[in-house]
Amino acid sequence: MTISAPVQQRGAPPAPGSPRAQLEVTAVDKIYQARRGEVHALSDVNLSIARGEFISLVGRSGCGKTTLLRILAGLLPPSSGTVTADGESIWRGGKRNDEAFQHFGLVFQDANLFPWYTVADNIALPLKLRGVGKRARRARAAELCELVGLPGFENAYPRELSGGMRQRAAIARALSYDPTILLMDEPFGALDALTRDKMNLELQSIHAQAGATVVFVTHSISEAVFLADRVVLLTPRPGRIRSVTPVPLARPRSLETETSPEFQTIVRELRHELDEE
Ligand SMILES: Nc1ncnc2c1ncn2[C@@H]1O[C@H](COP(=O)(O)OP(=O)(O)OP(=O)(O)O)[C@@H](O)[C@H]1O
Repeated sequence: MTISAPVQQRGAPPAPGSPRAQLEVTAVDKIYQARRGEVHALSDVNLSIARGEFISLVGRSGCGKTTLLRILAGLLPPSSGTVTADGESIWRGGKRNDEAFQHFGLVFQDANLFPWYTVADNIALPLKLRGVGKRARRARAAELCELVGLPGFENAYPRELSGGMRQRAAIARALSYDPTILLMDEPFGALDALTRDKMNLELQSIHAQAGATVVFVTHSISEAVFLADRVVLLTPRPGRIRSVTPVPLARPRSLETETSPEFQTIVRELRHELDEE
């Protein structure tokens, strides 16, 4: 079913072009050329994301969340429309503007660590690729291990870590070069509920300390609300923005936040909207 309802903007997002807007998505469409014909994945997506803002992206399976994130990450060109980061277009005529991606960090559901590298070497790999010396890399890896709750694991190998610890290492790696924009695609999707709660708390404090703008894809409405300043809900394919819901809950949020009536109301309304799709 294609929904063409007007976008509900329940809050004051940064105005397009305003200095508050770090990431701007304008009229983005994505059509995949598949063997069985065209797949219209995204339609007329418009979104302005403020510096330091935490955006959660939710919607039914197959609605285009990963597609949008991959376009933002420079892994996939949009069929039409523009995406700018700090005013710089990240796609130019189907070509990636590598300059604009210097400050992006990516984290996916699979931590994708190199098994033959230690945790510290995995974390510092982007720095090595940028020509940073060994001593500085070591220092930064130790600092990041501390930040993501892996102190003392610098010399461990990925096989010695739990799933949650591997994801922490992946987050540390994405933070190694101080990204201003962090794009996360269901990073905790494969973790058990308790570990996921813990990771959400930690991500919140990492976000507060690192100050990066975050776009976070998740299937979990409560996770989306817990983490976000605004929750963006996409319609089923082709994905359009159905609503943008601000989450005006005080920070830092704790697990008790989830039992508050305000939290539960937002979650209930978003679930209701999702059910209407
Ligand atoms: N490379 C591709 N070629 C053709 N169609 C694709 C391709 N990648 C994704 N699609 C289709 O585009 C639509 C959006 O996919 P996408 O992975 O972005 O959705 P999603 O919301 O992230 O899904 P999920 O929540 O299940 O991960 C789906 O219908 C999918 O089948």
